[in-house]
Amino acid sequence: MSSDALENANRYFEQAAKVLDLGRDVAVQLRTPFREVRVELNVRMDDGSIGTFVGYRVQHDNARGPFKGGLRYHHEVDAQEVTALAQLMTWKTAVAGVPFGGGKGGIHVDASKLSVGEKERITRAFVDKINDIVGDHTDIPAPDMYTGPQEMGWFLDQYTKYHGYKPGVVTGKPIELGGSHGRAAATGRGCLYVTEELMARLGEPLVGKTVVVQGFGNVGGWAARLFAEQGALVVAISDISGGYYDPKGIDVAAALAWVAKHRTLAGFHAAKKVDNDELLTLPCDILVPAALGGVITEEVARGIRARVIVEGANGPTTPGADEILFAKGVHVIPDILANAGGVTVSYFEWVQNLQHYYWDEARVNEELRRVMRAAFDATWEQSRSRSLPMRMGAYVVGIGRVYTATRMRGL
Ligand SMILES: NC(=O)C1=CN([C@@H]2O[C@H](COP(=O)(O)OP(=O)(O)OC[C@H]3O[C@@H](n4cnc5c(N)ncnc54)[C@H](OP(=O)(O)O)[C@@H]3O)[C@@H](O)[C@H]2O)C=CC1
Ligand SMILES: O=C(O)CCC(=O)C(=O)O
Repeated sequence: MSSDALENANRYFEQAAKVLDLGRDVAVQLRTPFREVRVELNVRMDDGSIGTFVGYRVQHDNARGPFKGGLRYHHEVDAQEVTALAQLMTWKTAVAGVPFGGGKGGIHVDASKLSVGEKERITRAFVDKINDIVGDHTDIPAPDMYTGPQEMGWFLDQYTKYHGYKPGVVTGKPIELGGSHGRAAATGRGCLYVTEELMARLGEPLVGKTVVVQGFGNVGGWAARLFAEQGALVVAISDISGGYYDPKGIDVAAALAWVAKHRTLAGFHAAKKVDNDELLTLPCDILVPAALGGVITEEVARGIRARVIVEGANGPTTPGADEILFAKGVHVIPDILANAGGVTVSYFEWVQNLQHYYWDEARVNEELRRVMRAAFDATWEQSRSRSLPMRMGAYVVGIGRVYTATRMRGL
């Protein structure tokens, strides 16, 4: 995603601003981030040297509630990427109808090269630098690529040293520290729920549909598992080590067990090994990109054979590719709708933290389905009534809600 991420996000925004007939001044106001923070992190590495890293937190918009969005540890993280991802969060929380704005953070680092201790020290150093601008009613981080419950646990612990115990300052925590049941699966589960909604509109069953998933981490791993549990046939999966393809179906449970033991899919047996670009153009009914942004380029889009794309990742499709896919009749469930299950259950976690009253997983999943269905309905209705791709339908819903909140606040 990195270099073109902001350009792509702004292009989608401008397209939607035109549909909504927003004035230039309003469009600039809505698009401009509230605050962009860049911090230097100096950390003692295991070999005794000093590691210097750069961290970012961009707070895009808070008209509808506190800034909300994940933290990514990746070597492509830069100011533009984090700003683009923060903007996507603003529209996403609005499409989901959860009372948050949008923000995102990240650290420019290759997480695969860090020991657990180094990761912990980097996380704590980051909290040292940004604790004054986050808080349970101001800005609430969460996991994104290469962060998870453990990083959120360290984040909470370090934050507590400055501001006392406020578990709602961060979501995606371990259950033992006030995390929510169902948060780990939530983004993948949300992908499943919106796909079920689309299939119902198309009058087709999900059972027996072939599915290709790119990325086998939190989102991709759970998506593959949940689609398989519903009777779809997962024919290919992938991670940084490449793609694993079997037209007769991948044993997803075995793949998850493999990754739990070996960390990546490298060495996992499948009928055919493909690379991550080939994977995207494999014959299938449903493609779920669930890794990095910018992977579906115009060239890839021309070769795509899936009929449905469910954007588990943020920003996987470039605007040029999006046009090609629309012209080909591919149904793209856009990121700000498809992967909104994560922030939705983060909202449930925050509510539980503020109330000190905890829900069971059945309640979480039931409420998640309700939110995803409503978000899908609103998107579908906009896209049908205005003859727009679903992405623009979702943008119209999200930006429209943020615009209304902004106006009602009085400027
Ligand atoms: N976590 C969440 O709740 C949410 C995440 N998202 C988005 O979903 C996407 C994935 O996030 P998440 O699952 O949390 O991240 P994880 O870190 O849990 O997993 C990332 C996965 O992507 C793989 N990957 C990394 N680079 C590549 C590549 N170049 N080609 C193929 N696979 C690759 C990783 O492989 P390996 O492990 O081998 O390095 C890993 O399997 C991101 O775009 C994120 O922004 C969106 C909404 C919520
Ligand atoms: O759970 C959250 O608050 C945000 C997750 C996230 O970063 C995302 O939806 O992209």
